Amino acid sequence: MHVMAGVLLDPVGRVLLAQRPPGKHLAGMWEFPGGKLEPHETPAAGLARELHEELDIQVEPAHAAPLIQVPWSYGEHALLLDAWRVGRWRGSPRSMEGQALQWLRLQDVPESLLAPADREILRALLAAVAGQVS
Ligand SMILES: Nc1nc2c([nH]c(=O)n2[C@@H]2O[C@H](COP(=O)(O)OP(=O)(O)OP(=O)(O)O)[C@@H](O)[C@H]2O)c(=O)[nH]1
Repeated sequence: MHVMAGVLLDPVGRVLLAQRPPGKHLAGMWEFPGGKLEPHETPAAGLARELHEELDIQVEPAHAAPLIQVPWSYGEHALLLDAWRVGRWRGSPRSMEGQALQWLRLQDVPESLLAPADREILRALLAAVAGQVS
């Protein structure tokens, strides 16, 4: 299973997180918005589709870039979590599927809040942002 995850950073360095709904796998944990890639869909197109469905925003493929791929296994269910950084979008993210959303300063995101596979994304992101500043 190939799962796209969008990393949206706002101009003041906050990242957008979505909470997994009750009754689903990893309910209550926070994740990067996204979802499963459909067959024959490119990663950039799947990411844009998921972000439109979940957040009602428009993302042009040129404004998204791969950040890290995390192969992960939750027991029997294995996935490739494909995180892309989204540099620009149209519209204001709002919850379209009932998920709670929050913007948190990147440095303030507790790893324990995140779905386990997402902790590697957070580390990659912190390293990338530190590299840009230095
Ligand atoms: N969207 C998303 N899914 C993630 C992240 N991290 C992570 O482990 N996952 C896992 O990836 C799998 C697919 O997520 P999903 O959002 O498409 O699917 P879902 O469980 O909501 O199911 P459904 O959309 O078929 O109802 C889930 O097992 C989810 O826990 C993440 O940052 N974003």
